[in-house]
Amino acid sequence: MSTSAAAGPDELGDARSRPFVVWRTFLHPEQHRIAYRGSYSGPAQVSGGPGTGKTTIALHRAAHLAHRLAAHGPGGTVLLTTYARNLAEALDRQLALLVGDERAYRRVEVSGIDRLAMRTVRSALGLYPQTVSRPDLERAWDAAARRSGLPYGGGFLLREWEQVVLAQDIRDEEAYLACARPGRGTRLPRGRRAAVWRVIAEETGRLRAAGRWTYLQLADEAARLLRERAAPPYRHVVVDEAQDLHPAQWRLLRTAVAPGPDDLFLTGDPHQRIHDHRVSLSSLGIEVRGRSHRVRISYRTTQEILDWAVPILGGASAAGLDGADDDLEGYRSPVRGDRPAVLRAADAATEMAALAGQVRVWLDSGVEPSAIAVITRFFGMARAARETLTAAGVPTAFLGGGDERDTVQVGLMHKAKGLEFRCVAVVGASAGLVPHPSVLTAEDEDPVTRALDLQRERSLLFVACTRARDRLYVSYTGDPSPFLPAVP
Ligand SMILES: Nc1ncnc2c1ncn2[C@@H]1O[C@H](COP(=O)(O)OP(=O)(O)OP(=O)(O)O)[C@@H](O)[C@H]1O
Repeated sequence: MSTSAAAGPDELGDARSRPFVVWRTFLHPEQHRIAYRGSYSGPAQVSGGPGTGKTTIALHRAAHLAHRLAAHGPGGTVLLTTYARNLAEALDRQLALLVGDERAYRRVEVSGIDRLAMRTVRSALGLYPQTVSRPDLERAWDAAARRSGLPYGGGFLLREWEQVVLAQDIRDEEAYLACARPGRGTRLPRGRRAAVWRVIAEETGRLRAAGRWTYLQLADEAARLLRERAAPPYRHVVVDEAQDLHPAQWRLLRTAVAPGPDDLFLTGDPHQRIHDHRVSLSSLGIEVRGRSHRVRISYRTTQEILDWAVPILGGASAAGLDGADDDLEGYRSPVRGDRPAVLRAADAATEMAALAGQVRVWLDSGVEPSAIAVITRFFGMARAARETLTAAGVPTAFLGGGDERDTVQVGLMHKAKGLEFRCVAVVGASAGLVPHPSVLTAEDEDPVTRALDLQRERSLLFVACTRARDRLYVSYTGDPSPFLPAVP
């Protein structure tokens, strides 16, 4: 592996003009210091805004640890993991480019966290666990809520199970009656709690009887199984997009590696949290204090895009994994470019026609199709965008579907996480769509959860807009999303 440092803006400009994959081998001196430090005395963390090179650092750290293991003999594996399968696949591709030495490359196992949980349970129990789809799960909890006669919807009860019971590894009613419920805004008096516990126990019993699992249950079970093993399976664990893991997944990772020097290396950005998980790492036996680094320079996006996109977050600080507030202070880019273009279309058809026109302009200016993404909040609009582009003669594929060759990538904000493109169009950024009422908890059901829902929707739009390297185009019909900043 050869790495070099891109020190200042001039060299950065040079690095940015190289093909995407080559960027991975350029490290800023600060990134180099973090990734290639001889040893950390325990878990270490890197946080920073979009494009600040966290994934790059995680890849280099994994490569460094793998080379070290390979040099010292046959034993030991590095786990490189993240929360989504498509991101794990991208990490693996990039790692293969970074680690030239086959012996070292084979020392790294790259796996999405769900696959790790599934594999651990499968190999320990000798059975192939059947998972339940999210829509089926939601339907089951809606039905359970109706049967219970309680004044709570299925969504509330499902979250109570995932965010309180599974998060805190609560196994019985007594523990549930006594627990704190951080992040939940509806008080549950003792009698109500007992009734809620009964619904949770019934629903989880029903899943068990049907032989079905959720991925969070699998992570929970995998952690329990690994705890019983004599030796943890990995020597080092490197985690990218750490802000989106659930406490059960952290318990799994904690038990997957023995506590000690260089056990866990985490990279993440609390402002890009798009799942509902609240985590206090120190309460899970992962103490990063004294080993936390903040990276501030965006190597992806222009200053103009950052200036426009950061206000989408609404100015609130986000809770970091180390418990400290994170406010993106000092987050900046050395690269200048065009301001984002924001278009108000008269109606949906006009919005789609304008999108096709914009994509055509980018293609005609020489941007390769796979470096263009069209990002939407909901599937229906992604499908409409694909239909429009196809009719205009533009080849497309669904974002995250694995087909990237010569196609414009069209898909959901959730799938855009961790990716980057030269040109990004965010369509459907309209009031009533971003945020959509259906994804928000009712104020009278749980105001705290509603506030978290709103922040998550802001983060999603922020993530989508910060996928752009050079050009960002945002469109809406009617009124703009209340999260959209004014164009200066
Ligand atoms: N020192 C550097 N010089 C030039 N380019 C760099 C440097 N470090 C990272 N990059 C490039 O910047 C882009 C963003 O890096 P990366 O994906 O690692 O950021 P990130 O912090 O993980 O972003 P996000 O949080 O949005 O997923 C990538 O194209 C990467 O190759």
